[in-house]
Amino acid sequence: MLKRFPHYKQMDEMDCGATCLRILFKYYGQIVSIHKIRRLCQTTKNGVNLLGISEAAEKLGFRTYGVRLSLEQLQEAEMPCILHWNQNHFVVLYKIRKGKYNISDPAQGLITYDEKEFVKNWFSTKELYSGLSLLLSPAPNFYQIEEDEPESTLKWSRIYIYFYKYKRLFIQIFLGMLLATVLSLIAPFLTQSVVDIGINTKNISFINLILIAQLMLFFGNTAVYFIRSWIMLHITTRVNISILTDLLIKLMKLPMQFFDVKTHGDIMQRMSDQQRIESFLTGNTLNTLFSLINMLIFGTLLLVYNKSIFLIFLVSTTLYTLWILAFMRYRRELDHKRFKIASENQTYMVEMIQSIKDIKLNNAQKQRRWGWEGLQAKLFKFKVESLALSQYQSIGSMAINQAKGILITFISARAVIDGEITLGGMMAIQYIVGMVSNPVEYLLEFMQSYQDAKISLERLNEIYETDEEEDIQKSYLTKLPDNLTIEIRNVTFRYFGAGNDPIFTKLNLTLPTGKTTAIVGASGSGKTTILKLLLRYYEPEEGEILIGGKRLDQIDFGLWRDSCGSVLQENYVYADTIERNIAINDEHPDVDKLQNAVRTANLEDFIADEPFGLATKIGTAGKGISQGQRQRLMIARAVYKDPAFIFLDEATNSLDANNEKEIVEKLDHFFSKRTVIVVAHRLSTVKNADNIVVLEKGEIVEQGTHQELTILKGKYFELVKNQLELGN
Ligand SMILES: Nc1ncnc2c1ncn2[C@@H]1O[C@H](COP(=O)(O)OP(=O)(O)OP(=O)(O)O)[C@@H](O)[C@H]1O
Repeated sequence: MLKRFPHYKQMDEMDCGATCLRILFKYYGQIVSIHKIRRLCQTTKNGVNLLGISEAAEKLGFRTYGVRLSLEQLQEAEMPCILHWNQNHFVVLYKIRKGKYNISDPAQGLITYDEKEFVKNWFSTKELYSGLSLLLSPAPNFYQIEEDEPESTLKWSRIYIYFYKYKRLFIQIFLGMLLATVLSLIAPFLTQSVVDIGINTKNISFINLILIAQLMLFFGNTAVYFIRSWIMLHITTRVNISILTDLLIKLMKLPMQFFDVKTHGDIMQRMSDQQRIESFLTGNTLNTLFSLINMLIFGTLLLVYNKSIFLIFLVSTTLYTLWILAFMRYRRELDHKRFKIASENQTYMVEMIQSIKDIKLNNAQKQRRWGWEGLQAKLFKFKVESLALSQYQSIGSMAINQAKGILITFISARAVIDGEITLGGMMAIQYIVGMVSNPVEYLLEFMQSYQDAKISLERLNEIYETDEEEDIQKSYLTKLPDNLTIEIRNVTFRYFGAGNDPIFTKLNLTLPTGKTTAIVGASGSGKTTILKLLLRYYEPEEGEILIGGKRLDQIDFGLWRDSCGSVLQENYVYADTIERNIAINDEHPDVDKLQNAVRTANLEDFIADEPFGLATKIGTAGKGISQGQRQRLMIARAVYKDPAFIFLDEATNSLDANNEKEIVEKLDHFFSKRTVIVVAHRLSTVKNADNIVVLEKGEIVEQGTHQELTILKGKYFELVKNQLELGN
């Protein structure tokens, strides 16, 4: 039998490039995990480019060749190869025969296109008559690269653990449901006896008795149902909170870079998706279990009552199940689409709310709203597709059900006419058929919701499988070295994303303890990046950063971040009191430390003017603050921490000259015995530094004191010349 060309489904729209490579590895008989490929491809928020795929492929043992080909040239190319598709996607082309193009598309599956359709998708522009392709062939070392363990993407055990401690409650629910099942088993006999005994013998008190029994049955069932719902609410709420808490803990442990490459909407959607797992486990699993028991019991009962009706039931149920299963693949595709649109929608919404003032200011309401409406149109189209799919599904299933009902009524009515069964018997059969049909519906609902939960679990697993910034296997230093001098040695660094050039190549810099080092340079020269490397946002690609001779990557993350006070452009003001905004990780702020921080940051007047003082609410929860006040607040936050290392990135550029002068003087005192790095454009901020480092395009071009560098009349002088003339 011919082997099908491999295919994997992409996790999200950004994943197509990495998934194409995974398909190729499978084709050449190698198993490489998608996480590894993703990392090597440097997949970012915008997905991956051809260069990224090519770099990853080469690292993993392929020889690659990225070219623009015409259709004729493509016929001669080595298959399979990767094609740039519709300008926004990648697919694998694996065969061309008789004008038919066979493609393994990570978004859709194995598809065959005719030439016209193929060209429409592949050609970059109609005029060019060519498209981009990446030709790949295994290099000699391809099979020497170690195979990864087959991926264990599904980890139900991770979820079951949450339910384990509620096992006693589950046992109670189980017993209750068992009782309800046994009670409902009596119902058809009651119906039959009302007709056959009560009516036939005209015995009204017997009928009354049976009806009372039926009423009791109803009460019993309802009570079981109510209690079950309460217990379930109890379990689901707790499990939900536990799962989300753990997810938050995991998220907070992920490297900063993870948040560079994931959108808000993506993360939020993943978190809300987990509810599908929980509802599947709590609702559907139990229901299905009892449905199965019900089906067995009532199925046997039906077999006893009438064999031909049982046979009809069996055939129709099989048909019904096959019909529903046929739609599973399309449901999965739709769900991927739903996730993509929903997360885009969420990102857009969050961004719109965050930037609403800017939107108004630029009179861009219409454009932004149209953007949102465009997304809604996409959402509508998706809903139309979903509805169409579910309607197709229900037309078929309803038709099967109806046919079954009519056939069964016909056969049982004939049996009553022929005197084979009594009228009561017929009613009992109808009841039983109803009871076996319900479980079938449940079972199918179960399959669909299993599918949903499985997809959600795969998405959650992507977060769980991402390496945390701290390696738990490694032991880190939990005490800082005595000497707090920072040395940057031969550091090369580039931002994540294929095609990015290094920001630094073999950078060397010493930042002595007890001294203030200022970094100056034109915009984009890499000043902030140095601070981010020191704050461990990112790891250097090569070289090392040493703290008192110890490698920075050997120091415990918590210890390091506790030891660093930073004022960065992106620091956040929380919708909370001033006090909580200063003592951000202190449950019970220390009054003396708070006062010292307020004094150093020159915030005393600001706070004294507020009726509630330090308890005044600021940010979106209260009073708006000015940029200068915001900066002073951030300085107070850094001072309150009382850290050994201080990193200031344009920390005083919004302050007036007087305020800045006062703060700089107060900070001077605070800086003593600490390692301080200041990034600034303003001469007034840097001129008192012990060492000024001038950065140009990631290279250190000058360093020295203000006096030394001014006399030198080099780059520093050029940078601050205007400010010198102003007499700063
Ligand atoms: N997350 C990122 N991904 C890719 N490139 C980035 C990222 N952040 C910064 N860069 C690039 O790195 C270079 C250095 O940026 P950096 O922020 O360090 O400059 P800077 O000297 O602090 O500039 P400024 O004075 O304007 O703040 C810039 O070219 C910038 O475009």
